[in-house]
Amino acid sequence: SPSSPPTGLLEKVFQYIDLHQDEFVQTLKEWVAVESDSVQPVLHLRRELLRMTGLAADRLRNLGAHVDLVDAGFQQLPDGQSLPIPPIILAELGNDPKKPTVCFYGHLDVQPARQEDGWVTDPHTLTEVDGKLYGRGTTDNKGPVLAWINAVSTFRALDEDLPVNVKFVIEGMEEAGSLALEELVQKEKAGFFSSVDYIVISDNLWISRRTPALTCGTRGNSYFMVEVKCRDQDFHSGTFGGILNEPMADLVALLGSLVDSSGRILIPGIYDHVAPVTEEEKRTYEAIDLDLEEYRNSSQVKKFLFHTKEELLMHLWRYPSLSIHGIEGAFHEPGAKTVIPGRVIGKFSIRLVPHMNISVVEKQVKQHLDYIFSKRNSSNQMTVSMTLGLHPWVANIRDNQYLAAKRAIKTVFGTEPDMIRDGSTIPIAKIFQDTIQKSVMMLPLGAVDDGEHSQKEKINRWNYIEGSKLFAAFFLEMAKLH
Ligand SMILES: NCCCC(=O)N[C@@H](Cc1c[nH]cn1)C(=O)O
Ligand SMILES: [Zn+2]
Ligand SMILES: [Zn+2]
Repeated sequence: SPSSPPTGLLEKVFQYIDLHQDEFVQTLKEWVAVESDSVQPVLHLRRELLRMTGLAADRLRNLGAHVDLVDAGFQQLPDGQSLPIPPIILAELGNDPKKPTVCFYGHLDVQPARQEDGWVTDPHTLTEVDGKLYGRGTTDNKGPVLAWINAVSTFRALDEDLPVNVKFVIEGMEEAGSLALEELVQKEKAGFFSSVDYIVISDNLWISRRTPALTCGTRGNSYFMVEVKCRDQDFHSGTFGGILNEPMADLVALLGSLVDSSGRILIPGIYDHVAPVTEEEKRTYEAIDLDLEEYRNSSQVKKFLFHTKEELLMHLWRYPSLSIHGIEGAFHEPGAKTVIPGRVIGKFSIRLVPHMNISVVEKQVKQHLDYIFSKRNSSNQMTVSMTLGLHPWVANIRDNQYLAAKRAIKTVFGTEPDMIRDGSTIPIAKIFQDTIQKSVMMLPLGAVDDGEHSQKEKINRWNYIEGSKLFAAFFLEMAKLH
């Protein structure tokens, strides 16, 4: 059905956002200029992260928010050193018991970026080309955090009552595993979070360049390390080659036994608990705006494993997948060194989907690797450990906030959203859902080609500005439904 044009307050809000869009872009430019990289553990970058946290806190205070900077302690590094973790921002604006309280989660830290990695522009100087705002953090996640702030500041600037009570949880260590955040959520369950009715996360992307999306689930992940050890020291292959079981040969056989060339995981029992596909679910994939050829071309992949949109999306979102990530201890530099590594660690992970069970998966993986290894009769020692177990997340799309977001999307973009899932994991979504036990929604703003974590990361000016309107419209829809 066609969307009706905004009226009254909403029209005023949209006009204000359009008129002030250059100021909003300027603030994003100031934020992108801060190299708030949490991944590289060095003191000067931690100082940048602290500066970034200060900028965001000041911005929230200027809106009239009550801001708490919660001390998050120190990160212990493997070399014995420690680095400060930036404080986590807990902020709130309004506490009217007649209004719903919506809590926004976002992060201020970014992935590392150096111009020589293949950026055309300086990654820390926001540069606009053809309506694309290039710069590290523009889409992940400074742009979306600011879009939420822009929406709030618009009501403030127009001297209009905020339709909802707003809370913010903004951290600076997401790209490094959200150190200290889960502990804080547990600690504040009965405090800061006790009045929260809804949680919104905008830290993923649409599946399309033009059609907005609402995300209703993500995969989880189980991460494994398989170590094969002969001794702690490397060998010379001229001196030892031919007379011992080489750890790399064992490891390559182990890793080679995990998945076949059609992408099927070869671990016995691994698909046993995967939820069956229903007819209703199948229809949801048909409706999604995805041009397979365009997707394939823009990904620079010659051929995907699946050739229909439905099959491709299902294998990205609702089936498990196994990826091999790397080998620690292997010779990987250029040149031809004749080494036999004495000890190697293979790293792989399995993306988990409903209703897979993390400890069952762990057992199946260990049993399978034990079996493959035992068949080799190797004298080496194999040790398998699961270092990370993250559950998949499924939204309740019948919650009021999903309805409100759908209506707001229709008003701003004139279209129904793609109801998507995400193949990666945003661990905090499940943690919020389990701990706070309130509705969690993922409402992405960025387009599929934004290149998060990659060179030439960008957010389109259109997505950033319409995204700011979307949040404002969402506040009003939430108030109507309450
Ligand atoms: N679009 C958001 C992606 C966020 C992200 O990259 N999350 C990581 C989290 C993770 C999972 N296993 C280890 N870390 C991801 O790889 O999905
Ligand atoms: Zn992110
Ligand atoms: Zn990220």
